[in-house]
Order: sequence, then C-alpha cells, then structure tokens
Amino acid sequence: MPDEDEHPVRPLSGGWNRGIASSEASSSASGPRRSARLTSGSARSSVEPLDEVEKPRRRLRRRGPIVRTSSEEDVASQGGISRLSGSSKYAKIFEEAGFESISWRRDKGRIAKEFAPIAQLAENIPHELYDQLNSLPPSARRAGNMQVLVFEAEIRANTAEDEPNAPPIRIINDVDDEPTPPLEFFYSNLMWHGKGVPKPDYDALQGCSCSGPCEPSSCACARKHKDYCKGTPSFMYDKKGKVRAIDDELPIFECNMNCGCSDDCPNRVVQHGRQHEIMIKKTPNKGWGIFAGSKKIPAHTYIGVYAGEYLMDADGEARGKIYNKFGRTYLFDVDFWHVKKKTGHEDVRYCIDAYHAGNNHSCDPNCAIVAVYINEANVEKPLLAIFTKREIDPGQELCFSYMGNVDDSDIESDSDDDDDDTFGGGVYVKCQCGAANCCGKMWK
Ligand SMILES: C[S@@+](CC[C@H](N)C(=O)[O-])C[C@H]1O[C@@H](n2cnc3c(N)ncnc32)[C@H](O)[C@@H]1O
Repeated sequence: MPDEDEHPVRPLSGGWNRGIASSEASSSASGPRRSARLTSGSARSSVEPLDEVEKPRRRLRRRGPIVRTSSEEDVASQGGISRLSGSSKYAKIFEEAGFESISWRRDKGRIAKEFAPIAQLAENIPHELYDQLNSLPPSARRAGNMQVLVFEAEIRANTAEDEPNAPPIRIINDVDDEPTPPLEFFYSNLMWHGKGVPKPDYDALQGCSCSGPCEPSSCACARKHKDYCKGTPSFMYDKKGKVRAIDDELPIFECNMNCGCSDDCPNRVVQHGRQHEIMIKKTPNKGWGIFAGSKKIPAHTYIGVYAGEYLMDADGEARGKIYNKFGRTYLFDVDFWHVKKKTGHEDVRYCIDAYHAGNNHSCDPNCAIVAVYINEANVEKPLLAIFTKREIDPGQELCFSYMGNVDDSDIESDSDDDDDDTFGGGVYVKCQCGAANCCGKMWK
C-alpha cells in the first residue's frame, strides 16, 4: 500500500471534484491533500432539465375518500393528539373543564415540532449488541448461524420505523466463511450527526398548505424545484412513485412534517421507505454488496439511503486517511451542483461516512444517488437516496458510480495489471465492476 505521505491523494471534492481526468482535478493536485472520496457527480453546473422532462399530465382532482390530515377531526382520530378540536362545539366545554384545546389549523407548527423526528448524533450509534457479539469466541458466534440471525434481526429492528413495508434483508455469503459484514457495520436509513454538523432546523422548514394529496400545480413544495429547474413546477415522482429524469441529477423536495397534505401525497416516496426485497451479499472481489432479492425491481425505484454519519469536511478528510490505509472508502462528498448553485461556494462543507454500510461501484451503474430533502431545510444536508436507473433482474447487484455522472470520455482506461496505481496525484485500485466500459480504476 502506498504511503500517503509519499503519494498525496488527488482532491476529489468541491469545485474540483468531478471526473478522474477533469482539468479541475489535475489542476488541484497541488491543492490541499485529501483522501479518496465518492462524489455526487457535480459535473453539471447548468442543468435546466425539466424542460426536456415529460411534464406530468394534469390530473383531475381526486374526489374519492381522502384522508385529510389537515382536518382537525382526522388528526384527532389518528391519535396521539388531544381529541379536542378548536372548532368543535365541545371544545369550549372541555376547555372550561381545564383541558387544553388543540386546533390543527392553529397549532400545526407546534404539533409538528412536538412529533418531529429526533436528530441522531453520531456518538450515539448503537454498538452494545455488536460489542457483546464481538466478546464471544468466533466458534460461539458462528454456532447455528447465530451471527447471521442476530445481524438480520438487528437490521429489521433498526429499520422497522422508517421502512415498515420493506421485505426483510438477508445476509448471504457463497464466497467464503465470513458470516456477515464486519460487526461494526450498522445498517440504518438514518443520518447520524457528527461533531459541528447542525441538526435539522424544523422552524426553517417550509411546508405546503395543501390538504389531501398535493397537486403539483398548487403545492409549495413543487415550487421549490423552480430554483433549480426551468419549467412548470412539478413533482419529481410519477403517479407510481418512480423518480422522473434520474440522469438529470435534480434534487427532490418531498412534502414534509410541516406540510398539510396527507400521507398518500404523491410527493412522499422516500419517507415511506423501501418496498422491494434486497440482500447483502458477499462478492468474490469487492467485499460485501447490495443485491436485488428474488424479484425484479422496476426502473427508477427507491431502494434505500446511502446513510451514515454526516461529518464536517475536515473530519471526513481525517477519516479518509485512515480508510486509505486499509484500502476502502465510504466517504461521500455532498458536492451536488445544486448545492453549489444555492450556496455560491465551491467548497464542500459536509460529507457522509457510510462506514457502516455501502453499495459497490460500477462504471456502468444500474443505480444513481439523488439528493432528497424531507425534514431538512438546509440545502447542504440532503439525504442521499439510491434509485434504480433501469430494471434490475432478480439477484443482480445494485451499484452506483463513485465518480458521479461523469462522461466516459473523462475517464482514462488503465490496461496495466498493477493493483495499485497513482493517477493525477490520486491513489487507485483496480476496478472489479466487470462492466464492458470499465475504466479499470477505482480509488481507494
Ligand atoms: C462504500 S464501500 C462498499 C462496501 C464494501 N464492498 C464492503 O464490503 O464494505 C467501498 C469499498 O468497496 C470496494 N469496492 C466497491 N466497488 C468496487 C469495485 N468496483 N472494484 C473494486 N472494489 C470495489 C472497495 O474496497 C471500496 O473502497
């Protein structure tokens, strides 16, 4: 393994973080030393794609039975909140009896805040179960498939709340005798906030005032796209919850906890969680990977979050140097073009360390990362949602490109057989994706 002191690693983020051979990249080789990083593919700086995107057909307003969560009665009937309605004729009586009266219309903000998701801190990532497992001798852990069963059960427990309809994830290894990914691995769809990373500011989070399922033409959340995409305000999802225009790398602003619309709003997809079966499976040459289960997965379908710790860039940098030493990286720079456009600065502020999970890289990826905002007003802190780019066959591996959406022409192929290489100041390993257009290199 090359000593990183001798081989400064090519910068891969911020304004200069795009394809391997981009001029920005090579010109920054003498810049601050950085570790190998995955990137959102910020190559497109002036995308105006919604013009080309098929506009959703105007839909007739649904008149069927709709659960309107903005109606006070329905909110009350969903429990958890006082059943007193401000407009109810009984409200006065109850108020006189000393009960508090809550009105959804009046107290929406307060109620949403009270039930807001709790921001997780990276220092609180659970580890007790795995510490216990680690303390057992390997023979005990492997007895009766115990480690696999515990691992699978732990994933179910971690994700039960955020993907309630998701088929369970199985761990499969036909390659060697490692029963599961390393026990430090913690499968989660949540983002864990590292030191210095601001928690979501729910006061700054704007919601729409729609009721029932939103209509793109009138929904304030659809209008958030206007900042980034020319054309009619629209939802990024079609009627079936499939993402539109995936190659255009447009951000998605889902309806959120401050919105008045119902749970069946078409602009709520990632927040409903994975619906298709996936498995974690050992590959012969890329470590563990994520695979489709026993059924096909349609194109443009949400699969999961590239979840992990949200870190300040400098902390990611320090970790990257450690990861380089054992030849892996899980760091993803949040360097989307729309973030740069909005903030006006080229530097990456945050990165995500998915040390505890991760999809593998392919030069011909069947998945893409999309920046999705749900209960987050800070444009620099999206969720990295993984969507399929095309239909996936049963058992096929789900990969995305660690280099973002770079043109093939940006990537030079490498025909030599060395496992390690340096290129443009970066440290690379041989890419094992097996794609016909494989460029041969993948950084550590
Ligand atoms: C985000 S992790 C993916 C999960 C990883 N396979 C594991 O077992 O933890 C990235 C690491 O996986 C390996 N990897 C992913 N894609 C690869 C590829 N196409 N060729 C070779 N190694 C790959 C590399 O070691 C890389 O640093």
